[in-house]
Amino acid sequence: MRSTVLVTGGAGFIGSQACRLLAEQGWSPVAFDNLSTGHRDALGEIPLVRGDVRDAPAVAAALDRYDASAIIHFAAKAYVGESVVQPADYWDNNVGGMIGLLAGARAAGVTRIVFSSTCATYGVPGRLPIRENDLQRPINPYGHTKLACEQMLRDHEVAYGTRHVALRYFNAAGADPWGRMGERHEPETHLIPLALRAASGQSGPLRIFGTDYDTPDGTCIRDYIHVHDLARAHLLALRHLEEEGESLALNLGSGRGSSVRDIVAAVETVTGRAVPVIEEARRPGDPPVLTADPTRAAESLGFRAEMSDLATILRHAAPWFGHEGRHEQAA
Ligand SMILES: NC(=O)c1ccc[n+]([C@@H]2O[C@H](COP(=O)([O-])OP(=O)(O)OC[C@H]3O[C@@H](n4cnc5c(N)ncnc54)[C@H](O)[C@@H]3O)[C@@H](O)[C@H]2O)c1
Ligand SMILES: O=c1ccn([C@@H]2O[C@H](COP(=O)(O)OP(=O)(O)O[C@H]3O[C@H](CO)[C@@H](O)[C@H](O)[C@H]3O)[C@@H](O)[C@H]2O)c(=O)[nH]1
Repeated sequence: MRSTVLVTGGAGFIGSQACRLLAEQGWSPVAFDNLSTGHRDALGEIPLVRGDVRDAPAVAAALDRYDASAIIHFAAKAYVGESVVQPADYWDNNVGGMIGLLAGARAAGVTRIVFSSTCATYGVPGRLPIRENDLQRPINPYGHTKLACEQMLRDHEVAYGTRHVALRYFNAAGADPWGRMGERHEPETHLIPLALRAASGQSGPLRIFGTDYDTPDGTCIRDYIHVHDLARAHLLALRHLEEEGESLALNLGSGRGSSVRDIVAAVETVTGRAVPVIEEARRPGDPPVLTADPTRAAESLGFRAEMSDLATILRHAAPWFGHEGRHEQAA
């Protein structure tokens, strides 16, 4: 029988990619989403329960109704910059959301949870690339809320036996390799979509936030990972929990760093168009460099990023922002 998985935030950028892959690989995904930033049409035929994860009885009712055996918890507010100016919303939605989710899961007797954590929990890393045991000391409210959620999961394991995999993604990017869905955040604040929009003339110049970081070209460095690679990792994490594997915290990254200027150059190469830029002050809450050591995810889940080179990420994302692109043939 196909196992049913409740996917909170399933209508979002990463969640919808995971839902499609789950369905293709023999699971029965059910999205649970309040559509605050997600899109119903990103899910195709996959069922959606419209609800809020802060509402524990609604979570429990959805788990019971669909007889779900596990949860993937994507639902959250996820903008680093916004979290600095609206921290109350982040604590309410992300930590309040985890409280509601865990209470709903307990009521329904579901003890397997895959959680979207983030490299933002590490703050300014003491060494690079970042390993999972390195100190987690966030420098923005978004990172604080995600770290609190990780701790809640650990406490629930001790008391209630809730097993979990906390996946600390680095920067999600790209689009569905077969052209079925792309990144549609509104407002869009992420670097790659904004660089692609600037290149197509859909928006003004790209603003580069900070050119005086202690990095080779003065701009921030991030580790970009393709959304389809992320989706694959979730399926491996689910299988690990279904096979009674122990709770884990894992980095999900490519292991390679790209600066803001590297992204600009790569967008120009892939699209054949110039990216107009303006240099601005640093954005509060941004660490200078975040790159993953992906070894533990490889060892414990057999996960390796396969589509996370910049050329593939940009080739898949470009058509969603007014460029010609090239999708993979037939899913
Ligand atoms: N995008 C990245 O680079 C990145 C990196 C690390 C971690 N993450 C995490 O991955 C997850 C998904 O990110 P994304 O980029 O797909 O974001 P997204 O905004 O596209 O998706 C989030 C989804 O959650 C839903 N949602 C939000 N609050 C909700 C609530 N209270 N109840 C029910 N649904 C709710 C939204 O409607 C949306 O569909 C988030 O938890 C985010 O923190 C993202
Ligand atoms: O117009 C822009 C937008 C971004 N940046 C820079 O580009 C880098 C990447 O920024 P962005 O694409 O906004 O991603 P992050 O702020 O790194 O946050 C993403 O990646 C985090 C992990 O690093 C996740 O936890 C978050 O949810 C996700 O939004 C940062 O140095 C930004 O300062 C610019 O210079 N100009």
